Amino acid sequence: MKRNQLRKQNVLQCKDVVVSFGGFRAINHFSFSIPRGELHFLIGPNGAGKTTFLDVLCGKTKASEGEVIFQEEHDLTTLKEFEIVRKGIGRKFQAPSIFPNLTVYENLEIAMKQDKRIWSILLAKTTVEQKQDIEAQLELIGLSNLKDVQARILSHGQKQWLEIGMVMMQKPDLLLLDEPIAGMTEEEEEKTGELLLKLKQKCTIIVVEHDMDFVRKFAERVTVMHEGRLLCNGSMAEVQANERVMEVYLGRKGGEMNAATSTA
Ligand SMILES: Nc1ncnc2c1ncn2[C@@H]1O[C@H](COP(=O)(O)OP(=O)(O)OP(=O)(O)O)[C@@H](O)[C@H]1O
Repeated sequence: MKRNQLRKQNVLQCKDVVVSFGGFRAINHFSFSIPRGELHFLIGPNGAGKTTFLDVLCGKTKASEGEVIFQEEHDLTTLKEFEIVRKGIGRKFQAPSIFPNLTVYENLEIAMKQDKRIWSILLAKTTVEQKQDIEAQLELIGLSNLKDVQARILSHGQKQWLEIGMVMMQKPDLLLLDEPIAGMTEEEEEKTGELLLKLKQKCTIIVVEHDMDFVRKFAERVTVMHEGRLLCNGSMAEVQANERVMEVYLGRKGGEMNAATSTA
């Protein structure tokens, strides 16, 4: 194993991160770290600061205080969005960004060629090795048999998997997903969970998610945010047993965490 692979056990380390919008602190001295290869879920009530935190990680929003260190060496607060992508952070947003008139295969091909680290120095023609990469990605996201159809005819779930595949073509070390199962059927949710388990063999993953059944089923570790702060983190069982977490969720109409606990 290379020396730099050995020392980079913590993919991300954030300390005392603050994000202010005017006088309002959306993130308030939030600290967070994640070891390599973990499938980590970030949960919390509406407005807790989850999406804002992902925005900080990908450079869309700047922290006014605190440290955000990637791979134990890159200070993300000093980098622009495209520089962060090149360092190895990929994000799939909720809004679709596939090219509907291109085939599934072509969407992956385009996503691969956007990676300027490698491909800008190569000819535009897709090499045999690149084709194999695309075929492997198709297999992973379960769309091999649909590779020649236009992306527009895919189901909602299939479009989401294609988008995840497109982000993965850039071979990120850290993948950020914002509510990946929103709008999916139960079967699609299940397949998405299985896909995440496969993807974590390739990269570290942070998922923002509201669906507690899904979190309970697939989370390795969970961080709970509330009002911009860290409420607690641990396994799903630990988080569910935490009284402060219960108060926060039970204080809300619906009490999603309670529902998840009752079926645990
Ligand atoms: N650009 C902005 N300007 C002002 N306030 C903002 C901005 N973006 C987010 N906020 C506020 O910051 C707080 C955190 O928002 P954020 O979207 O990060 O929460 P969240 O945990 O992702 O919520 P949800 O689960 O509802 O998506 C909210 O009160 C939100 O209104």
